[in-house]
Amino acid sequence: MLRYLTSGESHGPALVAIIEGLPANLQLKEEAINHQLWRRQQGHGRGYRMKIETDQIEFLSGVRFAKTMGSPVALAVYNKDHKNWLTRMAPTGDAPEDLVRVTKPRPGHADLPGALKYEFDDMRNSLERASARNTTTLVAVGAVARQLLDVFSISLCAHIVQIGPVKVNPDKIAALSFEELSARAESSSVRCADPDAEAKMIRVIDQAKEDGNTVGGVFEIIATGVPVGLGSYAMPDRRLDARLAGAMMGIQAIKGVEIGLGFEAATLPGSLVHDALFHDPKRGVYRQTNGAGGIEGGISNGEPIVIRAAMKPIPTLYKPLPSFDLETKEAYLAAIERSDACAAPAAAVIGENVAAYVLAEAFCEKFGGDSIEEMKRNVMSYQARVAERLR
Ligand SMILES: Cc1cc2nc3c(=O)[nH]c(=O)nc-3n(C[C@H](O)[C@H](O)[C@H](O)COP(=O)(O)O)c2cc1C
Ligand SMILES: C=C(O[C@@H]1CC(C(=O)O)=C[C@@H](OP(=O)(O)O)[C@H]1O)C(=O)O
Repeated sequence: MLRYLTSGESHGPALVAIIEGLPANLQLKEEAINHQLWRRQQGHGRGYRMKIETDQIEFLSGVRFAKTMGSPVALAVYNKDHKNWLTRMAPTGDAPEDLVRVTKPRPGHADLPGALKYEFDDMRNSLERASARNTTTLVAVGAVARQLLDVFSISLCAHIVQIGPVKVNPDKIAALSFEELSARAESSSVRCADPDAEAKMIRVIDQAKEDGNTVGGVFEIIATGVPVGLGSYAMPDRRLDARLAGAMMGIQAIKGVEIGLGFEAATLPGSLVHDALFHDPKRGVYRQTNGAGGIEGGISNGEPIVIRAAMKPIPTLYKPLPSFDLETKEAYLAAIERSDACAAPAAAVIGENVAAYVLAEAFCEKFGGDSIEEMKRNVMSYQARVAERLR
């Protein structure tokens, strides 16, 4: 069983993660993990914090000569910004007398519900962990997981399909191969593979910034090479679609998830939603469409997995919304923290790595194995049986 835990505050000393259940002898390349962390830091609309940080992992345990040992893998990412918060975010000692507390909650952030739930009089205690800063370790964990997926030729890419009201032209996207889509998204400052929409998206983000406002967006993740059989209908919490959707909703500011046709499926007749099955002596069994987004009955069906997630606009507004002071109950404008204007391109990278983790977890369940060699043998015999049945 693959599992992980993360810990760390936005302006604390470090972010850490422990991953347990990886097979032994899996090659883990530090630079591949750092590359995913770099991707997460990109995107038009990100704020000043991204100029301060250059996220890099340090392996602490569980890896020897760049290979897993079957023991828990621990890693850390140090916050460069912590040096500017030494007194305000000191893990030990007393709070300084002149500490400025956060008492004017930002609508849409965790400030108020967090302070009420945990009985804080300084909302910094809520926002520090609620902050999407800790998606750094989510991505690091996903980047470790995708090195397992790499061994079995499972690839993922994420691209932006909407920023604010601007949407990509779906026909243009459908005309691209997985490789073309991935390459175009990678070279776009908003991760958008449709150049016309990209230009408009950049303008929408700049306008929001100029207005002291923020914008959200929608990203799509595609995973190819996923074998048939991950997940199960046996119990709701084993369904691959439920697990992917839950994982996406686990990312800060994600408010909606679709698999395959998603909400559109509710508007179309069954004949246009479900993917007909054909057989050809050369190709075996095949489909011509993928409305199911690669999952039927909570089980991967061998087609590319397609997930879309909607991100709300960032809650911190430089032109803040009305709020109040939790101590005095007087009306005030919400607190302003240094902030991003749009982080949907970054959220796309986070989603991609989080999806990689979920797929790796389901993969480990299906194929087991204490070593990567044992897992390869299990995969080979299973794949041979599946191919035989579809021939
Ligand atoms: C990559 C990323 C960057 C974010 N940056 C900010 C930010 O700079 N300022 C902010 O107020 N919220 C930001 N958010 C959103 C908040 O973290 C999120 O809205 C908050 O934790 C409340 O959680 P909820 O939106 O899921 O209810 C960001 C989210 C993501 C995924
Ligand atoms: C630090 C990151 O994102 C942060 C997420 C975030 C929030 O409230 O979620 C607030 C901002 O942090 P700061 O107040 O330090 O500028 C973002 O920059 C990051 O993604 O690495």
